[in-house]
Order: sequence, then C-alpha cells, then structure tokens
Amino acid sequence: MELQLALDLVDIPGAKQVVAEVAEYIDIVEIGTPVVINEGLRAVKEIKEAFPSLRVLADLKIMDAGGYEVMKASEAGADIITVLGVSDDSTIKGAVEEARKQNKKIMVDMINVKDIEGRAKEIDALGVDYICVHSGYDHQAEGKNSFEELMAIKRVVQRAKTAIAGGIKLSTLPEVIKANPDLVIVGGGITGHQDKKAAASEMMKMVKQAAAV
Ligand SMILES: O=C([C@H](O)CO)[C@H](O)[C@H](O)COP(=O)(O)O
Repeated sequence: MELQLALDLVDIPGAKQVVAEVAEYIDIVEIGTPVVINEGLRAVKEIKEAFPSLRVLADLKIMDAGGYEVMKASEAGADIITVLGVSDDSTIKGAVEEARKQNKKIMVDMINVKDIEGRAKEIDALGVDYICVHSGYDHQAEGKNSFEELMAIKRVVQRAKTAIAGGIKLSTLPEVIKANPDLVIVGGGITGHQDKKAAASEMMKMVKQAAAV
C-alpha cells in the first residue's frame, strides 16, 4: 500500500514548500487539477525537477485526446497521468498506448461513473495501471465518500492497482485501510492539518503497517 499527497489549492512555490515538509512521508505527489488549471504543466515540471526521487502524478482528468494529452504530461515529467472513467474507451486506449511508449502509468478516475463494477471491469481490460474511486469536492460537500465503491472495484478488478481519493482524513484512514487499496490519496487531510508533517508521518505509518501485514 502506498500514500499519495494531492496538492490542489496551492501555487508552485506553495507546492514546493509543502512537499519539502512531507517528502519523506509520501510515495507519490499529485499536482491537482486546480493547480494545472492555474499554473499549467509547468507545475509538474518544476515539482519533478525539485523532487526527482518522488513519483509525480498529473491530475489532468483527461476526457478526450488521451494520447496527445498523455504525451504532453509525459514531456513535463509526470510519472502517472489521470484519465476519466466516463470517457470513451478509445480515449483510455489512446492514453494507455502513449503511456506505454513513454514508460508512464495511467490512472483512471472513476468520479461520477454510475455503474462502478461494470465500468471497472471494462477499464481493467484496457490495460490501465490504476483504477481510482473518488468522491470529488462537490460530492464530499454532500457528505459522500467512496468506501463502498472501493469494495466494489476490489471485487472485480484483476490486473490494475486500486486507489481511493476524496476527503480521507486521519480519522477515516483506518476504515479505508481495512478495504486494502493499493494506493491511498490524501489532499486536505494533510494540507489542511495544522501540523502537515505529523499528519503525513502518522498516515504513512498506518499505510506501511497495513502493507506489511
Ligand atoms: O482530485 C481531487 C479533486 O477533484 C480536486 O481536483 C483531489 O485531489 C482529491 O479529491 C483528493 O483531495 P482531498 O479530497 O482533499 O483529499
């Protein structure tokens, strides 16, 4: 099991500051969609250059032109790129094909997918690297989470790694860990914490303990 830090509400200097604080307690750093909107793929490039030993995920939430957009994120230094599960199979196939050429990985974000089990099965067969259940900010505001969706994809996914994102905090992490995802993604649960380093360190400890069992 691994831990990914999602950075959504920062600019590039702010992102560097947070990563410098918690780098030893995370496996992957995510340049979130709002950061890419504000700063462009330059944010991915600068974080990869500043922290070469960390894997960097570009949360582009690709919906079309999968191959082209994966190529651009790869050029910027992204190791993992996100594509939406609601997009057409041709988009996901194009993304996977380009990622293979560039030696990168594709994560499919299942945000707003209605038939989670059925679509996860189809997407798994397309050769993606991760399938991620995700309660986005708008769903979180309605009190939703993706714990049940994680259990649903765990039942059907055979080759991809499984991941979960959306509002995970120290208090809810044990419930998430129980469902045994390969990757836990945390944004505000670390960045909104008074002591980011302590929160990341505690989360990493819990994740690695679970992985060792
Ligand atoms: O993907 C995300 C969201 O859609 C905004 O772009 C977040 O990175 C993801 O939800 C994790 O952040 P938290 O919900 O704050 O843990």
